[in-house]
Formats: sequence, structure tokens, C-alpha cells
Amino acid sequence: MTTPVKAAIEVRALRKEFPVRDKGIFGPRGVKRAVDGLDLDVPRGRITGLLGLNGAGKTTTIKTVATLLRPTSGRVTVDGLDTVTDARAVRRRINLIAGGERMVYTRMTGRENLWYFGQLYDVPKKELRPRIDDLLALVGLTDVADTMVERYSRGMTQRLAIARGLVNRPAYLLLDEPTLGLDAPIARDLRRVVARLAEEGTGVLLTSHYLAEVEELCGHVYVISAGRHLAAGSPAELKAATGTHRTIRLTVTTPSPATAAVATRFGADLELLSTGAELITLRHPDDMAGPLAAAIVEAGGSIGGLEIAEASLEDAILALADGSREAATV
Ligand SMILES: Nc1ncnc2c1ncn2[C@@H]1O[C@H](COP(=O)(O)OP(=O)(O)OP(=O)(O)O)[C@@H](O)[C@H]1O
Repeated sequence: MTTPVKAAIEVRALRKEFPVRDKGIFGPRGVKRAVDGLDLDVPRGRITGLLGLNGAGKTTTIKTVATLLRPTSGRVTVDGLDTVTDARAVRRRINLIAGGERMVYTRMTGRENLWYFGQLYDVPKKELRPRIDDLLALVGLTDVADTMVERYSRGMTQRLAIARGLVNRPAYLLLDEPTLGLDAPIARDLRRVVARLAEEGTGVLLTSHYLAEVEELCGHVYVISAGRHLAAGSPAELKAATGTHRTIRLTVTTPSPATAAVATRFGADLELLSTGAELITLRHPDDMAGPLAAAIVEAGGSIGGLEIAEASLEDAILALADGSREAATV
């Protein structure tokens, strides 16, 4: 009996080392371990985030999944196909969009680029023609479809690279900083496209420094540091696990020793503003705005303003990164 193949990208005990020379080409040879025993699951129909600080190993992982790098050890499979031994079959199922790299030809028009890449992926010509029109419309390049790419702006070239990444209707889309350098409306459109593709069943692996983007899109997030697993879960689970707090800012227009005593009792910080009012800042995992405001009023204070900032995924990642730095120095 054969075991059923899971429809997912599975990264198992992945390790990737690069040969390096620390002190120039005549220096001693060393090894840089960019990825160190990583396990990831990227199922279809979900956007999976891969987060970590600079140099954590995100791009190396994505390039390995994309068959551009061979694992030093461990294994990556796409719907059960090995990225080393079945690389051709894997490439038909995936596509990579990297924000920094354009990966399109400047001496061709936008339409010619998509035609060329579509043929590389063996998209039947009858399907390719209307698909190219749809993709050009999707990324807002219909008007310049027949203009040489060398005359495109940076943003236009990047939009073409996004269309190129979708030309084979990949089952899995690998997005390495896809909105880097894009204008806000184009970045928003791209996020909508990616969310729709995932709803329709595409598996997406996303790295982004824009954590608000990750929080908006990703159902599950892996956090890595120095090539190793640090944490995983939904953005809400990561925030809860790191005990990341929401912040309450309450302005007291008539501060007094009594209102200051209330602030101290709640463990809040106090700041005297130039207007004479006092700003009370409280970071707490629970919603303390009501009890704090009530206690201030009871102490004779009047409230000039109240702001509540929810904890962000960014706070959680920073807390995790701090934790891993502390652990490394222990
Ligand atoms: N070809 C290479 N040769 C030597 N070292 C490399 C090579 N590629 C990556 N590295 C090193 O491996 C580590 C991981 O790099 P990687 O680009 O995967 O990180 P990243 O998480 O994508 O970082 P960033 O957020 O800066 O893009 C870094 O220390 C990097 O310097």
C-alpha cells in the first residue's frame, strides 16, 4: 500500500551551508550555515509567512524550495516530488516572485516577456494568449504591453515580474519581499491578488519586512533566527505566546496626586505634557481601559482623551528576536 501524498510543500530538517572565505580569496576556507535544520509545511489554500531578522535564512530557504539551491542535507518536497531529483516537475508547480530581482528581459516588450516565460512553462498557446492579456490588465500594464521593458520604470518592471510569476498558474507561489519598492496602491492590489489566489487553492509562502502585510495575509507564520526554528502559529497565537501587550494612552486634563496614585497602582507610566495635562501610558495584555478610566474619574480626574493601540505582530517578532538574542548570550 502506498502512502497518500500530501498536497503541500514539505521542508524537512533542511540544512544549507555555503563555502566562505572570511578574509578575502586567499583567506582560510570556512562554512556559513544559512539554514540549520528547518521544518516547514506550506499547504495549498493558505498563505504561510516566513519571518526573521536580516540574515535569518529566509531567502536561502525560499531559493531551495524553488530548486535554485540544493540542500546540504534534509529534504524539500512539493506534492511529494523532491526538489533535487524531480526538479523539472517541481518547477511546473511553483513560481517565485522576488521583490528585489526583476527576472524579466529588458530588450523585449512586456507581452513578449510573458509569451517567452509562458512557453518555457509549456502553457498551451491557445491558453497563453488570453492569459497574458488578463495578467497585463491585472498588473496595470495593458497600455505599455508592446513597449520595450528598458523604457519601463522600476515599479512597472516589478509589476511585469509579478505577472511573470503567475504565467504558469502555479500551484504554489513563493513570494520573497514581493511588495518591496512598489507604490502603495500597486502593493495593495498585489495583496488582493495573492489573497484571492490562496482562496482559490494556491499555496503561498511569503516573506516580507512589512509585518502589517504578513498580519493581514498569513494564516500561519514561522519565525526563524540564524536558520533555526524560533516559533510558529497564527499571528494572533504568536502575539498571545509572546505576551505582547496592547497600549492604552489616557490623558488626564486635571492631574492631581490622587490621579497619579491611581496610575502608579495600575503600574502605568506618567508624563507631564506641556499643556499641563498628564499622559498615562499602560501596557497590559488585558483590556484595562475601562477600569483605569473609571479609577481616574473616581479619583477626581477628568479625561481629555483615550487611545488604545492593539499589539502588533511587529511587537511579537521583536519580543521573539530579543528573547533569542538573550538566549544566545546566556
Ligand atoms: N551564497 C552565499 N554565500 C555565503 N553566505 C551566504 C550566501 N547566501 C546567503 N548567505 C548567508 O546566509 C545567511 C542567511 O542569508 P539569507 O539571505 O537567506 O537571509 P534572509 O533571512 O533572507 O535575510 P534578509 O532579510 O536580509 O534578506 C546570511 O548570513 C547570509 O550572509
